Amino acid sequence: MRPSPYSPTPTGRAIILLNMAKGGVHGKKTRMMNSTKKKKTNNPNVPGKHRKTSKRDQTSEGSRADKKQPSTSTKPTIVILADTKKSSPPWQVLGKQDMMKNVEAEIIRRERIRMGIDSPSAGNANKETQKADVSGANRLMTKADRSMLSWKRFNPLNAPSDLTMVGAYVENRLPPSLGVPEIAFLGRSNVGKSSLLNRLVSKAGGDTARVGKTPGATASVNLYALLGPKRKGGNSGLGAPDAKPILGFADLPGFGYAKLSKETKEGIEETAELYLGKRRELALGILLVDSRRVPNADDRAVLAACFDLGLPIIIVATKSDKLKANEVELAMSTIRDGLGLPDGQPLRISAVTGEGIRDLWGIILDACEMRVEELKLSIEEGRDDGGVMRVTLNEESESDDYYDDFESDEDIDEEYFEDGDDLVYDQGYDWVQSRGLSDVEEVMGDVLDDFYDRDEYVEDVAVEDEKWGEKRQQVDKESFNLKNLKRRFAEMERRGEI
Ligand SMILES: Nc1nc2c(ncn2[C@@H]2O[C@H](COP(=O)(O)OP(=O)(O)OP(=O)(O)O)[C@@H](O)[C@H]2O)c(=O)[nH]1
Ligand SMILES: [Mg+2]
Repeated sequence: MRPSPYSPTPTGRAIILLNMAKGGVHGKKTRMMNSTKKKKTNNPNVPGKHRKTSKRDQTSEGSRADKKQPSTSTKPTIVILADTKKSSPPWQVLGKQDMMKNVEAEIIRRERIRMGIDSPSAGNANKETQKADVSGANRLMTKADRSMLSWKRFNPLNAPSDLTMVGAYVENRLPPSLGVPEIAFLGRSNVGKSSLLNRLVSKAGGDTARVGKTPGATASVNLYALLGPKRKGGNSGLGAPDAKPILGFADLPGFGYAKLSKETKEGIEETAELYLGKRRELALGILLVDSRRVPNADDRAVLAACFDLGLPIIIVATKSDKLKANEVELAMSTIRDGLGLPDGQPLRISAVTGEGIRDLWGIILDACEMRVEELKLSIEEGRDDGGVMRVTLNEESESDDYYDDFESDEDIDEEYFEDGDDLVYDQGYDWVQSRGLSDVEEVMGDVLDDFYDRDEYVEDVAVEDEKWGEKRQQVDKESFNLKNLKRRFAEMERRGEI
């Protein structure tokens, strides 16, 4: 049975890595940010941990080397440096292997000089004394990557000074790079994307994202730069003359809103797809769902698309202030069941009361650190993918790597999504596709279709509130039936009957 993006994942870790090698459309690795507390770990490869050798390690390494090899004219002292010298520019990163190779080459070179084989000016002509070639890795680094590598976690309460809009994009082109990690807001129209962005940066001055009473307020990919502390003499080139960007926010247009013209929608979709699939700086997608509504096929399709793109994602339930205390548990379990989320999710937030904002900031900053760490690793390993395992959905691959895990060509045809296939949506991004239902859900497709179809769009808030009570009762009953069916299915599977 193939794993699904919707299968429950273990909880208790800050970041869950789901290997989608067999489950995703392209068989790429995907990951999911969990809203539960982070476990402390000493593993330096874990996101958030810097791989730099600590100061203590550096001095003990150094002094050990000194003791072993006292400085005499014949025995050179070679002090093993840390992975990255503190004073060196951030782009001069040297992987451990390369570093060891350089140390060995230097030992051999000095030995050859001592024995009179080479002269000190001979350089590294001899194969044995050739140092690791890291020029390729350095050459590949763009200015934006170099800037990303020096990104530092900040305190969202006092570090940001201003929010400034960089631009609005609809023409199938990427916004200019800010050289800092970026966060994208995704979700249906009117779910509260722009409001959440404004709340997250409410302490900063400057621009605000446009909040609409009617859906469709945001119709372009709007990139905002959060600027750091103002400093004399600095120049970000982004309006505020004395502050540098510390984070980027992309407010994406809401999906599920049909009243835009076909051309506008197509333009938006193209830009959104390009942004999510290709943006090197993108660290995290925040998928917003309304606390009071049952997730629908569009929500699931966007979630599946993010999984397939390999984008780390956190799901937040918005407008939690509109829930009565006794409605909270049911509302959260409805979203959890509707999207197949693990326990502890979604994260409840409110742009009005500020609930969940602090937790969300923690998750955002963790994701940014992870992104920077991935980039650093990819450069150290000489890869030019920037650590992004991301693909655009309509991009054909030259190699067959994606399909290694599929058994036959038939399977490939079935799994591979072609743009313009029958999975085109009238509403929402047409590049998303609703594959990825778990096996349980596939078997019970009819039941679920019926279950989710009741989620009609309610524009009038008063009517919405009135219907809320009724809908809760209905959902309650149906999710009970659904759980029973799921249990029965699991039992049948255990007994080997299916
Ligand atoms: N009570 C309450 N209302 C909210 C909250 N967040 C957003 N709203 C309201 O929901 C409506 C839509 O908010 P927006 O932030 O414009 O939603 P959006 O997702 O950006 O919408 P599009 O740009 O159309 O995709 C506005 O009337 C907001 O005032 C919240 O946390 N609580
Ligand atoms: Mg908006």
